[in-house]
Amino acid sequence: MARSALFSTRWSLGCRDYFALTKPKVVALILLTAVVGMLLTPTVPNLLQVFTATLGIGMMAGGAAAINHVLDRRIDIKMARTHHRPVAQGRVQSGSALAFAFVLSGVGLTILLLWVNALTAWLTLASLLGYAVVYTVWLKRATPQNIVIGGLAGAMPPLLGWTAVTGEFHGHALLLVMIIFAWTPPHFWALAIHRRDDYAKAGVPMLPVTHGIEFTKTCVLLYTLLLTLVCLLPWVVGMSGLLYLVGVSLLNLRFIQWAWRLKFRPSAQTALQCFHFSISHLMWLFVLLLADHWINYG
Ligand code: HEM
Ligand SMILES: CC(C)=CCC/C(C)=C/CC/C(C)=C/COP(=O)(O)OP(=O)(O)O
Repeated sequence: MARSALFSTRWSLGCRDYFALTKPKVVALILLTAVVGMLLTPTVPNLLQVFTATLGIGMMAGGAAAINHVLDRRIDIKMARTHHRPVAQGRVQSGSALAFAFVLSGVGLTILLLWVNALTAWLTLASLLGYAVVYTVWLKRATPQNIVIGGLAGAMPPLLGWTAVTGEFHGHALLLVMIIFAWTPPHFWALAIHRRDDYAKAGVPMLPVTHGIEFTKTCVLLYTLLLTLVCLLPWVVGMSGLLYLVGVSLLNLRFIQWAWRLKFRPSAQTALQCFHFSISHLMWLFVLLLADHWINYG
């Protein structure tokens, strides 16, 4: 009896570690943006289409995150924020994590190829390689612009959602990609300011390490202003209506307020608060896009 209890505790701890490898909260927000991309298309998708596309994209995004855990294990162990991670700690062996990542991504790719369409499958694979290989192996270690360029991989999901339903590119989907692309620098640099010493210790050339905290705060503010302009584009091109315009303007004003406070009136927690707000900003923005679409088009 005691033996089987021990086995089941170990099993559940193991499952928890494998689940953590997929960066579930990040993937959850990625999937929200992908699903909204599916639901904003002129064609109304059926539930099975939405389910298979979400499953395939989610499995590949989770697989990308697991590969990142393996390739970054030596960096992760040096940083307070990440040192507890399963591969960094050796609770999951690199080989096992890689096998898990390949199976997860392989099944995801197969689902997309068989039940969604080839365009979405290959674009999702490109996003996976963009994050797990181009960003993690090269950009992250090479340049403080790492997250600006690498951000493209994380910005792709609304386009993946759109192509999953329509099988083709559309300017409206590219606008959604542009929003996440412009959002990524203030999202990440706010956290990087808070964790500057961690990145310096691990030798990762993030902007606050290479160019200092003040310069990074200026960049956060400028990118937040740029994001504000980009966020208006769906309304400018007639893709979204008044509900979106009013809602996103309020979200943007709040983001600018955080970025302004970070630059000119910071407390010890402002950078972290700005980072947390960035996540709510993107989540509510996509909820608004959907609500506005349903109000206007039913
Ligand atoms: C290259 C682009 C990006 C970089 C460098 C980046 C970086 C980060 C980092 C370092 C964290 C902290 C993770 C942790 O504490 O474990 C984080 C958290 C988060 N990111 Fe990003 N991110 C990027 C893109 C995205 C995208 C595209 C999304 C979703 C659409 C996203 C959503 C989130 C969420 C939801 C969290 C909170 C996770 C949690 O609380 O555990 N990020 N991001
Ligand atoms: C297939 C597909 C849609 C792929 C999506 C790619 C993906 C999971 C993007 C998330 C970006 C992210 C969490 C970056 C974290 O940076 P980091 O790895 O430097 O942060 P860390 O220090 O927390 O590991």
